Amino acid sequence: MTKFNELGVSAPIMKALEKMGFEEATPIQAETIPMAMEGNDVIGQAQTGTGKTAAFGIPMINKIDSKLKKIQGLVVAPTRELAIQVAEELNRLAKFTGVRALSIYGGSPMDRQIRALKDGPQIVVATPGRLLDHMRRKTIRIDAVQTAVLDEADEMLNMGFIDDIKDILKGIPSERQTLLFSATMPKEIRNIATTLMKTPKEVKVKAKEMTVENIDQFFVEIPEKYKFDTLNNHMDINSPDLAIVFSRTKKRVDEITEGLQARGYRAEGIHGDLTQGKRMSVLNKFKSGRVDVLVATDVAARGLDISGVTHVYNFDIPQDPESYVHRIGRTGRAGRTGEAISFITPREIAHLHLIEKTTKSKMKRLVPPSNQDAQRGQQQVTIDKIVKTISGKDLQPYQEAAKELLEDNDSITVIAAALSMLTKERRDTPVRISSVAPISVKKAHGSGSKDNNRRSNNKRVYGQRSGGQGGRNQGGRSRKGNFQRRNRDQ
Ligand SMILES: Nc1ncnc2c1ncn2[C@@H]1O[C@H](COP(=O)(O)OP(=O)(O)OP(=O)(O)O)[C@@H](O)[C@H]1O
Ligand SMILES: [Mg+2]
Repeated sequence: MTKFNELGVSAPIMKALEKMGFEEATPIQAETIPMAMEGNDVIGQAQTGTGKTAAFGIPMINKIDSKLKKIQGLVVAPTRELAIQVAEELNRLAKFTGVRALSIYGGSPMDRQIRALKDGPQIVVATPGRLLDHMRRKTIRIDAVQTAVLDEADEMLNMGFIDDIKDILKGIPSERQTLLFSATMPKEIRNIATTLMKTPKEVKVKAKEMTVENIDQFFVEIPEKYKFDTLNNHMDINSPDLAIVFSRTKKRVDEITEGLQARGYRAEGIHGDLTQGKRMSVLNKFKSGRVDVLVATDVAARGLDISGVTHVYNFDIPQDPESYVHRIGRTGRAGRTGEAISFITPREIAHLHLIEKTTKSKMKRLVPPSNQDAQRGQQQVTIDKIVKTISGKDLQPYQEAAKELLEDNDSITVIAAALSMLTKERRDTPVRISSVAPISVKKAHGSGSKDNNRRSNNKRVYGQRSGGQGGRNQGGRSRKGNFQRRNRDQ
């Protein structure tokens, strides 16, 4: 166990860490903070929810001259919500240092950002598109940047973002320090990464699995048309505090959201077609518990740190194993436990095995819960509440009324009536979700030696057939294709 003061962290940052309740450094922090403080370029890979933000944030803030009102640290992140969150965490860490972080991202007014940039923040956390916009308009100066960070580095160096990242890095002095962090780092991307860095030190926190062990992973084999009811039933039985349901397309996110609302859940959707204002308000409602179920595309898969997420559902299994790792990593963060449940159609079983192989973890098979199980599950929620009330509350004021009630009715009937009143009524409003083609895995041909086999795994071909609802035929996509242009703003 490493204490932060053993890592050479400055006193004002130590004070902030204390205030944040960080007692010990996590393994990735213990390993990378000293390395980065020595000035090295670092590639840091560690599981989701293990504190990578502070792992790059602390050395970056530590190095900044707070008196100089110039941008000295630049963090690039793939989504707007993540940029905001990272800036918030950096501001917490920098609270007593005089250093300020500002987030700039698309979908929010340029002029306001320009004014905020003129205030002289020393750190900017940005999404690539908006940052380039500011660079082209010369409304941002990044020529004093000493530390550049790519959070979710493998995503940022993916074909969807790589050109933007190269353009951004060209605007920063070459003597910069570059830090790359992610929970996943496929070899192809790592190779690209090293070309942008100066003899980077690579840290990969030793873990048997790519996923966190305190996330219980399950799968349900289920035909497409039963997915929605299965989701309902599972949620009724397990009554998640907060759940995230990931789906493959924006359309399905909307449909699942509407379906859940029709069935009486407090659900909201988030994806790239919504206005930034709506995205923010949905996320804030979810964070504050005014919404219990967040239905999302992969736009919410990476980096978001929302405490209290107990369940992640993959309503649709993701295309690539890395995405699986990030999605399920929205639960089980900072040592907490969580459950991940993936719905796999019978034709996607091979894909499930590919994910298991890549992540080196196993998903346990779950039998799809029946409506009856769900009903019983809902009743159990009420029973649990009653039992808790029996032990925790002064019931004296109710006893007289209870006695009277029992004079005219037998006890079982009275309790059954109370249960029925207190139990969330199951609605069976019909819900139809438009279909989507299964993800299939085709093995690449021609492999000889074991080594070849291993390499050919990286070249597996993913074919995605057109969806039932006149969906676009995306054709076969190579494994490399998975690292290619994915929807930048899903
Ligand atoms: N040393 C620490 N002690 C206690 N809590 C910590 C520590 N470091 C970070 N945390 C908290 O752990 C949570 C997860 O941290 P963070 O979001 O940085 O994880 P991450 O590794 O970046 O995950 P992801 O791969 O999903 O982006 C945050 O709430 C953060 O404040
Ligand atoms: Mg992170």
